[in-house]
Amino acid sequence: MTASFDTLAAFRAVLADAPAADLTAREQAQARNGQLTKPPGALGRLEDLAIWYAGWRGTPRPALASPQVLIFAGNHGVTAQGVSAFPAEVTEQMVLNFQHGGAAINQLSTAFGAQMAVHAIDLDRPAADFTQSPAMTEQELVAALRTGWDAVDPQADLLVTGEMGIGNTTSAAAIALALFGGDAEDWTGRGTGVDDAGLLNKTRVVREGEALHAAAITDGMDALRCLGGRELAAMAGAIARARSLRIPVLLDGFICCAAAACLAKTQTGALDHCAAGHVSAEAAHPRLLTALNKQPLLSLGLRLGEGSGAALAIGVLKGAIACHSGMATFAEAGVSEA
Ligand SMILES: O=C(O)c1ccc[n+]([C@@H]2O[C@H](COP(=O)([O-])O)[C@@H](O)[C@H]2O)c1
Ligand SMILES: Cc1cc2nc[nH]c2cc1C
Repeated sequence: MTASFDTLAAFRAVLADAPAADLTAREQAQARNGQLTKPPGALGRLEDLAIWYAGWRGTPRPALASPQVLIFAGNHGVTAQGVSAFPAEVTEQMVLNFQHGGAAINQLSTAFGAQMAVHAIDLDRPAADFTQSPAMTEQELVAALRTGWDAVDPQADLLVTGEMGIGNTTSAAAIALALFGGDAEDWTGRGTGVDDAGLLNKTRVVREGEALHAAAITDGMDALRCLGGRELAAMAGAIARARSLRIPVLLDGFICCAAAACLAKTQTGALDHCAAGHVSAEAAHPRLLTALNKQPLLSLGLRLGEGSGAALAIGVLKGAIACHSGMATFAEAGVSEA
């Protein structure tokens, strides 16, 4: 089931038709887990991770051999409001850095054996300043969703989605406010490092943007169109494609999770094939993970984006699957059970 889409209505239908995990494979993996040479539960969350992965891969003894890291870059008109510590040109400059292998995510992808690609999406056409108008038209949103959808390698057995976009923590905060409520202060953090005055201004921008579009937002796709950006939409499209291919996903930081939340708030269960790779140092990321009912695998104080925290979590998932699929059972090893 990898039917594509050319309208937002068709994308919503793709989400509604998404496949579930293979319950038989998951139950078999659960049974195998109970026979492995360790005290019950001694591998902690690694056990749940391996069983979750087995269910999505449809086999009780899976391998993780071909992870894919996809980085999407987009520009944001809302940077005109002075919401970032860095100038908007950095988005394009960092794309060149990714292409030349000089960014953190290049190193982490190599370290964890992942193929990596960067997709710069219409950097010369920033998403509109959402305090003035919707960030994207429906056509622009669909095009960006498709960029993400088309970027997923059907042969991959794990996906990490990451992003680069100066100003995008402001978008992510506005999306979270629109989808989960509360106050602008609850969702607005320092991003690349704005000072106290910058944080106050950014909070105002988040509040005003959400208020302007609240009446037009009925689901996650509306929030993504009104308050998001092309790289957020592409991450959402890639996560949805992975689901259609039953490829598990590791979510990255605050912006990735805001994009993913747009799927969850459009279709219940849309993130069942996703695990949270890490909790970032962006102030509202713990709250967003709680809203998504996801527990992060790592907590290392990262606030980089680029898929970096999720890429690190590939190592954890590889460890979980190596143990699950490679360990001997009590019977095989002749070890006495409790
Ligand atoms: O992943 C995160 O949680 C995260 C937290 C803070 C900043 N970032 C990165 O920093 C950029 C956005 O920060 P800002 O201040 O320009 O909104 C964007 O390129 C993100 O990849 C990412
Ligand atoms: C240098 C730099 C690198 C980044 N990578 C992801 N977001 C970023 C933001 C900045 C400013």
